[in-house]
Amino acid sequence: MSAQDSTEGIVIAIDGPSGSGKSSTSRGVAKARDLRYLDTGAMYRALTWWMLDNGVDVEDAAAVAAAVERPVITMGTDPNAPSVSVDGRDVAAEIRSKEVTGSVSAVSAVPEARELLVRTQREVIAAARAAGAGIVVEGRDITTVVAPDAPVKLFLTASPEARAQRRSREVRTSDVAATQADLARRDKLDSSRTHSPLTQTADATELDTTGLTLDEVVALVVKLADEAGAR
Ligand SMILES: Nc1ncnc2c1ncn2[C@@H]1O[C@H](COP(=O)(O)OP(=O)(O)O)[C@@H](O)[C@H]1O
Ligand SMILES: Nc1ccn([C@H]2C[C@H](O)[C@@H](COP(=O)(O)OP(=O)(O)O)O2)c(=O)n1
Repeated sequence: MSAQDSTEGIVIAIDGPSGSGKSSTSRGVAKARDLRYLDTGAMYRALTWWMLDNGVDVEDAAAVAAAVERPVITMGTDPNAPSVSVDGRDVAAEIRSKEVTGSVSAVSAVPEARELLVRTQREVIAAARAAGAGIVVEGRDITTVVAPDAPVKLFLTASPEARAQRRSREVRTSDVAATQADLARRDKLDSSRTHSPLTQTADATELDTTGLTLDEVVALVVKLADEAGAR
């Protein structure tokens, strides 16, 4: 049996704070082992984009809850070309705006929003498995709520400084201090909300990526996936 065969149908669950490397690591692992890839943060961002675009007050939890069923969010799970659309419109660029980043923690704290998106995420995982494909799923509550029985569960971390450096490079800003403050603000909101906060559990393997290159992190996760697949 090849390594590729052993990861067939596998679910790899990855959580961690902003900038710890979840998206890039997940895509790298999915490409290396021909798995699907689901960016659940993009789903919360897409829902937030729709709320803002439709004039819903995102600080009003009842208003958000009343509207969650209205947009149709569709995710493409090819790690070579992941996509996200709302009501058929490609919103990949729009969901990375400052406005969406500033409002996404408020929307993702609303229980009705989480219930709806978790249901969709589980459907995407089930569809992958039904097709005999494995999938890497990343976010804040994948190891704890969405796929707690996944055979590979990881919690990625990196120092606040490293995370801010990475994110600043990505969005091409020289104001690393402001980026670090924004990450800290979001970490706090995402870890302190009542419904499914970002939490590190003992059964998820912690991987501190601070001193590691992306290729090194991907290789480590691929190794864990191959080991789990061989069991
Ligand atoms: N191990 C690493 N070393 C250096 N840069 C990294 C590493 N992992 C990710 N990055 C870079 O850091 C930025 C944030 O990574 P990303 O995967 O989007 O994190 P997250 O999904 O956890 O927010 C990206 O520009 C990515 O290329
Ligand atoms: N499973 C998830 C994924 C993301 N979220 C929320 C919390 C995050 O601040 C936002 C955006 O997630 P995303 O992964 O795009 O965030 P990054 O900017 O990449 O760190 O969504 C969540 O509550 N649960």
